[in-house]
Amino acid sequence: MNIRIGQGFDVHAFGEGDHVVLGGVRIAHDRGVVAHSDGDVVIHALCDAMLGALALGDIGQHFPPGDPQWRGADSRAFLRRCNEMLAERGWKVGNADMTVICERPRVGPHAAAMRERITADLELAPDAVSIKATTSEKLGFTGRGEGIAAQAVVLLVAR
Ligand SMILES: Nc1ccn([C@@H]2O[C@H](COP(=O)(O)O)[C@@H](O)[C@H]2O)c(=O)n1
Ligand SMILES: C[C@@]1(CO)OP(=O)(O)OP(=O)(O)OC[C@H]1O
Repeated sequence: MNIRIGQGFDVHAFGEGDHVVLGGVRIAHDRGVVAHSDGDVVIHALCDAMLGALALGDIGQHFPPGDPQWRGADSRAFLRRCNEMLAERGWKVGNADMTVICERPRVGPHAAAMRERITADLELAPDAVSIKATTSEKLGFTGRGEGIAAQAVVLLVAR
C-alpha cells in the first residue's frame, strides 16, 4: 500500500491572555488558551493526524505534557519532528485539510499565513495544505466561547 490516511482533533480552553497561536500564526485576541505548549490546536490536530496515519500513537506520547522542555513550546517544533518521523519511515504528507472551530477569533484573514508556515515546515507546495473555519452557531463549548477546537485529515504518500 502506498497511501495512508490519518485524522486528528484537539481542543484547548480559553483562559487569560492577549493572543492565540493557530497554525503557527500569533493572532491578537482578548483571551489566551490554557496549554502546556503554545496551545496551537491546528498544529496539534495535524500532528495527531500524521502520527495516526502510521499508527505511531499521539502527540502527548511523543511530547509529554508533564515534560518541562515543552512548557511554552512553539508547536511548529512538534510538527517538524513529526514530519521527520514520517520521513524516517519513507512517508511524506500528500495533502492535509484542517477545520478550526470557534466563534472568535476570525480565522479566515489568517488562513493564508497559516498555510505558508505549515507548508514551509512540511516542505510542501502551498496547495497541499488547506485551512478552513466554522463557528458552531453559538452551540456547545465552542459556541459559548469556552474553548477552541480543530480537526485535521491527512493523506500520506510514499516518498
Ligand atoms: N472563527 C471563524 C469562524 C468562521 N469563519 C468564516 O466564516 C464563515 C461562516 O461561518 P459559519 O460558522 O457561519 O459557517 C466560515 O465559512 C469561515 O469562512 C472564520 O473565518 N473564523
Ligand atoms: C502539546 C503538548 C506538549 O506537552 O501539550 P499541550 O500544549 O497542553 O497540548 P495538548 O493538545 O494537550 O497535547 C499534549 C502535549 O503533547
